[in-house]
Amino acid sequence: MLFSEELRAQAQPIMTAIHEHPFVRGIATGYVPREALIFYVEQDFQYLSEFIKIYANAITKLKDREEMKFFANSINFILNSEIHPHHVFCDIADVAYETLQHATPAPKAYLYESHMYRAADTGSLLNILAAFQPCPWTYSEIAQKQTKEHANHKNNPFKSWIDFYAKSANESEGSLSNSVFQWIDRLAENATPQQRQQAMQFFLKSCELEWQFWEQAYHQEDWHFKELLTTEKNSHNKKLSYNRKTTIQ
Ligand SMILES: Cc1ncc(C[n+]2csc(CCO)c2C)c(N)n1
Repeated sequence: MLFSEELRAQAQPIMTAIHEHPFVRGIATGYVPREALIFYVEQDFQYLSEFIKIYANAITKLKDREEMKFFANSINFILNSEIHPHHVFCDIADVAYETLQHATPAPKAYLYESHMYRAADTGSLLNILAAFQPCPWTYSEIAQKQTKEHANHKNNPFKSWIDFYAKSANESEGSLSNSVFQWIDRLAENATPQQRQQAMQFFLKSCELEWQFWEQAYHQEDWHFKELLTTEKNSHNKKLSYNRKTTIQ
């Protein structure tokens, strides 16, 4: 069994829980509470900014230009394309995107970011890829399943979100997710059982943290002593963020 198949097999219970999560089901059925959408975008904006920095840092560990290209393309994707799904959520919640870009990372987002920095700190490319991979993998699984269920019909306000992640999953043979799994397999061939075990743990924890990220947004789980942990600038913007773009009659 290829290592990437083992990773996916081990993560199956987590992937099932993600498919069944009320936030994710809400995307398929067309209704997610407004507060959950706002919290998600606020947290995801912060999370993706850290993601970019960690990818940039990973480039410093590489020698091969093709490998550098992969990380450079991923940074480009996050900066220029990944804002589209955020706009979909903002439009549905009727809130301006700019007002959601100043949040303090909530506990699970902070944990997920820290987990990725920890993977990067090991200096092992296998660990880094294993920790990053649940991010594109779980989203393409969600979008592909919901597309199969025909959840992306024209009356679903989340249609464009589903199509976006289904498209990035299908794009060319080397869809991002598949080519990274192949890369992981090449690296795993030369790894010891202990190194593979460590990479497996990074992968599974990131999968759990993907589930936690949906859960955190759905219940707006935040720091208990938020006032102490939030800067002036953040708390000011937080108040603005809940103003609707348009007035409800
Ligand atoms: C918590 C969280 N996890 C995954 C994604 C989706 N995503 C982020 S970057 C990227 C491609 C580059 O690896 C994809 C598919 C998200 N937005 N937020």
